[in-house]
Amino acid sequence: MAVYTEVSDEALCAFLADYPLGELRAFRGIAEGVENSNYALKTTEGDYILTLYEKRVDPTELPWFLGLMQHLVARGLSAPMPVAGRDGVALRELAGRPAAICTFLPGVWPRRVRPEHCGPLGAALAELHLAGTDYTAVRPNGLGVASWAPLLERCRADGESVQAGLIAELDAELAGILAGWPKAGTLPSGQIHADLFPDNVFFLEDGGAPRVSGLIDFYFACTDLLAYDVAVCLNAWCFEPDRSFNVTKARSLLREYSARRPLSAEERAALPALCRGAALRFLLTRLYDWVNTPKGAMVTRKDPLEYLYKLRFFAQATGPESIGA
Ligand SMILES: Nc1ncnc2c1ncn2[C@@H]1O[C@H](COP(=O)(O)OP(=O)(O)OP(=O)(O)O)[C@@H](O)[C@H]1O
Ligand SMILES: N[C@@H](CCO)C(=O)O
Repeated sequence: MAVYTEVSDEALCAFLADYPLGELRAFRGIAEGVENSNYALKTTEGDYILTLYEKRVDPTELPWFLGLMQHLVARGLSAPMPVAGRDGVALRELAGRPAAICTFLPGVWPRRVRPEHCGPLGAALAELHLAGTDYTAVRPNGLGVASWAPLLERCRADGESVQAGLIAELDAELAGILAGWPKAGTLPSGQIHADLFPDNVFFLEDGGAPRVSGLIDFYFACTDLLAYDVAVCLNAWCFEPDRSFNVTKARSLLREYSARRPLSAEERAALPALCRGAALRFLLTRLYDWVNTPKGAMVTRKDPLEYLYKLRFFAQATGPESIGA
């Protein structure tokens, strides 16, 4: 469940009075999502999403995230548009939490990823990167390569309870990743989503080929290597339930990405190393949550070991061709 902060009808109506959004018709809590409280709103003006930002989001970073979303939408990307109140301010407060209303995006995220989803996903990722080029405010990646050693330290005491030998394996992987990581300044960087998993990409599939209808959840977005975002997607979209890497999905994703933003020879060569790093990033954050989440806490834990086999796969990749690049 992801409605941590309850909002009464009266409080919501008073909050909405500061927006040019007409009268409230209906509202309901959305169960999906784990970070924030989300409500679907219907007003006489249309459909919206109300988000109350919970403790895992640093409130001082919200203007950067909302500013990025406004910027991307202004450049034609289908992303939630933060709606400003009558005073021009989008970031407000409700029930003691920072809060914002964004436009509602149509479509559903794919519960089972098919190869036909991966081309449109690659295209949307490239469009996001291109649209972000003139958003110049920098937000360093708090979960980037420099954070992985300290994160591994914080998992060291309890990580073995998840799988014997895990920490020694991750020590070796991290050493390999750091040794092969692209040197600063050698690859293009820009604004990346950094968490573009299937549950953050909506599609419309009205009988024909799936079309991306929107990208959501920009709260891990940051300034980092553009090709690292591609690596996150190869991890999240291109493995099958039997743990095999689906090179057809990877080729579709990369073909449609490159058709809009061609990967340089250096980016292509670095992709296996970036994929290995991205696998470690999601393994570590999941492992940290796994061993540190008290029973009954309102955070849904995800399986860290799903990323161990992905990590092993990318560690053994013989070159960009072996991952479809
Ligand atoms: N702009 C939007 N339009 C339509 N539906 C949305 C929108 N934003 C969020 N939702 C709905 O709310 C759900 C949860 O949103 P989101 O993934 O952003 O939650 P979160 O808790 O902030 O993040 P996380 O996925 O990291 O837990 C989505 O799966 C989707 O159903
Ligand atoms: N997408 C992340 C969680 C939310 O950011 C994961 O699957 O570990």
